[in-house]
Amino acid sequence: MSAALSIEKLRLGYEGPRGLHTVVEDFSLSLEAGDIGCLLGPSGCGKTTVLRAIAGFEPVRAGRIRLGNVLLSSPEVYLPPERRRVGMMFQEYALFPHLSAARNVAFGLRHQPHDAQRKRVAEMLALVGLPDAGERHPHQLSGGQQQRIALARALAPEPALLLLDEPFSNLDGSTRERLTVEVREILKAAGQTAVLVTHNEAEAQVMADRIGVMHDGRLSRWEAPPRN
Ligand SMILES: Nc1ncnc2c1ncn2[C@@H]1O[C@H](COP(=O)(O)OP(=O)(O)OP(=O)(O)O)[C@@H](O)[C@H]1O
Repeated sequence: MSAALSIEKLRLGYEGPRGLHTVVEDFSLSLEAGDIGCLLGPSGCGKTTVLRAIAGFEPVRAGRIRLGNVLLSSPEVYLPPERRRVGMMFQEYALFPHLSAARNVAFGLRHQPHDAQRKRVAEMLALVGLPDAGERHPHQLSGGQQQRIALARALAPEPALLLLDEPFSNLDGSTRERLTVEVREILKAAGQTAVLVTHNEAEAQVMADRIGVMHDGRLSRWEAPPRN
């Protein structure tokens, strides 16, 4: 089940030759369960670092990250990525080329019984509008179809939170626009809490219930886009 996300006064940074280089500072936001939040900002402002910290791949130097009533990260507490119930759809997370679409979607379900896997895969393929694509391999699918299968794979294990890092950046303009609308509809149909990172303002406005603008590691606003 989806959960609410709460980030309080987060500080993140990387160890360098001259000590800690802080890249995110005093960063707070909250997102209700089922809502889509979007971090918008120029290259290098710290968007990906925030997502990596939520997923459990970066230590938290100050502040805390909570998902529902679970404390994921603070300077004292660290829940490993596999126990966070956080799903990811990152630009570089391509599908496994040697596996069919159905096997790709089933990847995160491999500890479940076969019947349950088959049922969930069919549900997910239907949810992303590709009910008959299960036997196809990635190279037999268009770029937009591949991203929809990647979304089905990310949603299949029912993450409490889904992170999307520039998921459309490899697609051409018209596919990208269409998929932005479709992905919002799919996430809403699934009731999925999600955080999207992009530097495309139009994409943020179409997708998000809350948009935050990041500059130099700080969040300057966190509010609903004009259409809401
Ligand atoms: N592994 C690392 N070690 C040291 N510094 C890093 C590391 N990863 C990122 N940084 C630095 O942290 C800052 C924020 O990077 P981050 O990737 O979070 O930005 P971003 O907003 O996601 O950028 P983009 O839109 O280009 O992906 C940058 O100055 C970057 O150089």
